[in-house]
Amino acid sequence: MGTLRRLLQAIFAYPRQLALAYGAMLTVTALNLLVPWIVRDVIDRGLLAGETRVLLMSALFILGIAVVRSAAGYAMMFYGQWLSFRVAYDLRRRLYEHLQRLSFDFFDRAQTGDLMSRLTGDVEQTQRFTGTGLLQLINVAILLIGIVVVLVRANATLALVALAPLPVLVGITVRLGARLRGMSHAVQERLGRISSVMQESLTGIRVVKAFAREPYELQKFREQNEQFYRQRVALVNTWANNFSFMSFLIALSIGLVLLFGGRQVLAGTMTVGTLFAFISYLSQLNAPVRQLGFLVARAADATASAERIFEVLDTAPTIEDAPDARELSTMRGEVVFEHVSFAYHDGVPVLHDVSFRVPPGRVVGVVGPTGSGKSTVVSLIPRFYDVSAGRVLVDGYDVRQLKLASLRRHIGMVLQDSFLFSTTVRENIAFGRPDASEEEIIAAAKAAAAHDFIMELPHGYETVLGERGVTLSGGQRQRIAIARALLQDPRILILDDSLSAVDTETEHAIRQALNRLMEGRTTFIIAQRLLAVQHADFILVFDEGRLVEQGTHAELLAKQGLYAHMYDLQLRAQEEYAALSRGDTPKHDPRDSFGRN
Ligand SMILES: Nc1ncnc2c1ncn2[C@@H]1O[C@H](COP(=O)(O)OP(=O)(O)OP(=O)(O)O)[C@@H](O)[C@H]1O
Repeated sequence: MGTLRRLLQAIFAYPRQLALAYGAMLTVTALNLLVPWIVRDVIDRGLLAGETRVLLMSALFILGIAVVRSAAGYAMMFYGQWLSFRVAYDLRRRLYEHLQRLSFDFFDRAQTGDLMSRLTGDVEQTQRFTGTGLLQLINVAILLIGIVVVLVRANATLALVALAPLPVLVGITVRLGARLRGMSHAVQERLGRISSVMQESLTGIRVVKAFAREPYELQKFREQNEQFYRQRVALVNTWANNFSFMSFLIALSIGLVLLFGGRQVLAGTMTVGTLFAFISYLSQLNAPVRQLGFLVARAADATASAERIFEVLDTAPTIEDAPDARELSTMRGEVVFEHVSFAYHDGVPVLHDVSFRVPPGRVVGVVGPTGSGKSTVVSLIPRFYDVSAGRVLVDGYDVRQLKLASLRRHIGMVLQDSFLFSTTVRENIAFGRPDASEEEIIAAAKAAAAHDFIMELPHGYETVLGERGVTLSGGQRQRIAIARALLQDPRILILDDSLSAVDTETEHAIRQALNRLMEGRTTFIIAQRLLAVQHADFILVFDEGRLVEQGTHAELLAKQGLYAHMYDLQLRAQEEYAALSRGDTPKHDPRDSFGRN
């Protein structure tokens, strides 16, 4: 009921259009109720009593009714549809705006395909009902009530007979609604799953093809599609069954009226006109009542879909500005971790009691075996997630006390997998600062060693990149992402394994440029290759979520700990490679290169 109420609230946001649509509908219904009454007069007073004036007046009256009814019919259709589209527009907008506000942890769990399906399919389902569907449903209800009133007033006993099947009709409708709603919810959930399967296999199409797993992906899709089809058929079967039964109830009603009313006419206790009016009214119910099953199914679809929409809308962002959050207009770039522990939504601890301090403008290397928590550590600085315990401080402020937008404005990030938008190179670079000048964009591209290859693209900076920037190589994409981060002129620069996708020569060129650019910025460099961080001011070494060592390259080597060991392995691998390419036999047992101790 809550869902339906909220859906109605969305419609009540437009009282003028609502009044016009429902006013028009009431007019149409009232006029429809008048017609059999006029025909009754035509029969009883015109035809049977031979008054031609009644015939003429009635004809004119019915014509007048037809004119007004078509005008009202237009208003009802137009504003009904208008409400449908407007409410859908609002829901889509609210949903999308809310998705933009939701935090990383929501997207870690959500499936893109399912979200897409909520944004499109579910909004569509509610759209079909909120305007015209609901209007028709209420129309049927009013018509039913109107007919009951008119019939009871005309002939109470016959009305009782004629309307005897009515409670059954209402009972069936209510039960049908409840049943269909559950089924509709399952159908929409299934549609969400189909979208997820499709989205994932299309996004990962290169992997699918590389492993020749098309049959498996097809099978996965086929199963979901098949289930969806079956659920839909079951749903239609449920309401179509009721649909026939409702028609049967109306026919039964007409039969009863003919049987009992006919006798009353023969006995002279009722006029032919009244009998005709009775049958007319009941026939008028035929089409709407047959529609009832369909409309109730629509209502069920709509509420089930609205539930899925409200479910997202009711998810509160976990990361939001505190009410008294501070705006950080300038940043020095000091980063402090105080006893930070952290777990993702699954609750598995990923960081344990991590403490370090980076003074402004320093270059920090972050190293450690894969999965040791390096990316997680840096993701806490722009507050992608909140710590489970401890504090992350930027310029002395707990990041939870700062306005998110102002905090993130001063932080430039280049992630492992750089996402580029399917727009021009220029817009991709200027993503964080759409107002940047031509010179600034080119300067950033030059600093990221991207300018030269951009100039070789068919339209230079105006070249439109394909989806996910497929027309570029991994290294080229990475360099555009670096330019994008640099253009933001951040106080804190985070490079998460950003140089792994470029060759050594390009890496050298970028590093030279970065050396200049890193001046005055606090820079975190996450790297697999230790060579990439050996000139850092200091290096943080992580292992299994703990900060196990920190110091300069020389200090860490002297410590003979994890860092020295990792360095030794990498250097040794290089030496061996060089030796092998010279044709020497390896100095060390190559098995040493695997495993840490
Ligand atoms: N979004 C997430 N949700 C749940 N767990 C996650 C998430 N991201 C990472 N993890 C887990 O947290 C741990 C640390 O991952 P993290 O990516 O920080 O390591 P890393 O040192 O950066 O690894 P790599 O060098 O391979 O990038 C891993 O066990 C990983 O499975």
